[in-house]
Amino acid sequence: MLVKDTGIANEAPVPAFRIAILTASDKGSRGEREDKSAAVIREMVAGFGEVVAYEVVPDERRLLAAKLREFCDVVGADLVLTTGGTGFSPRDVTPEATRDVIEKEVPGLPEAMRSASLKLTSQAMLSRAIAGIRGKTLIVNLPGSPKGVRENLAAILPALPHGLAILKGEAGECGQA
Ligand SMILES: Nc1ncnc2c1ncn2[C@@H]1O[C@H](COP(=O)(O)OP(=O)(O)OP(=O)(O)O)[C@@H](O)[C@H]1O
Ligand SMILES: Nc1nc2c(c(=O)[nH]1)N[C@H]1C(S)=C(S)[C@@H](COP(=O)(O)O)O[C@H]1N2
Repeated sequence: MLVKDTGIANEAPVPAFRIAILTASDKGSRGEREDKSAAVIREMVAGFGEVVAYEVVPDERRLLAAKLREFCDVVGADLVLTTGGTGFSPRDVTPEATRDVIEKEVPGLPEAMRSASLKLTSQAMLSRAIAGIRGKTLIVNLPGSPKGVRENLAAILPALPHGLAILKGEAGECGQA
């Protein structure tokens, strides 16, 4: 695990980044389906951070935006990963809720996810996922299915620690971290 060196002998290492997971799912929020996608996220981020907040919310734009603000401003997450609600269904509003709260868009992350995913499935072009920055928090939309989560997150994971470190003011220029 990537950890911060506290510099104090015998002190337990602290995980590098605080990560929040927000699952957008009508079925999940009603308890009609187990949220397997959050479990995939937990497994994949275990190497560079700890999950400090997790919630399953119905596909409602205002609820999702409110929860994203809470995870950024109150919880103080370094990274918020959403899953679900990025497709064409009338109830899919996760990108819109994300756009409601971000201050800067980060197009390279969804570009990388769709580029990598298109090599696996042509349906990748149906994802409307976006990513952006609110304060010191990076928000990234992932698809809903566990398979989609795994494939998309794998595409951006190598770049995340450096990006998050810059956001936290803990990294030098690109190439130096
Ligand atoms: N959080 C999740 N956990 C497990 N499987 C999921 C999850 N989200 C989506 N899936 C799987 O991916 C398929 C397509 O996802 P989609 O977002 O269209 O789900 P949905 O069931 O139509 O909607 P909702 O999750 O909002 O109720 C689902 O039918 C399900 O098999
Ligand atoms: N890598 C990858 N990307 C993927 C998928 C997938 O299985 N693998 N599913 C696609 C599908 S079928 C849809 S509809 C969109 C949006 O998914 P969502 O509505 O569950 O968020 O993500 C797409 N991106």
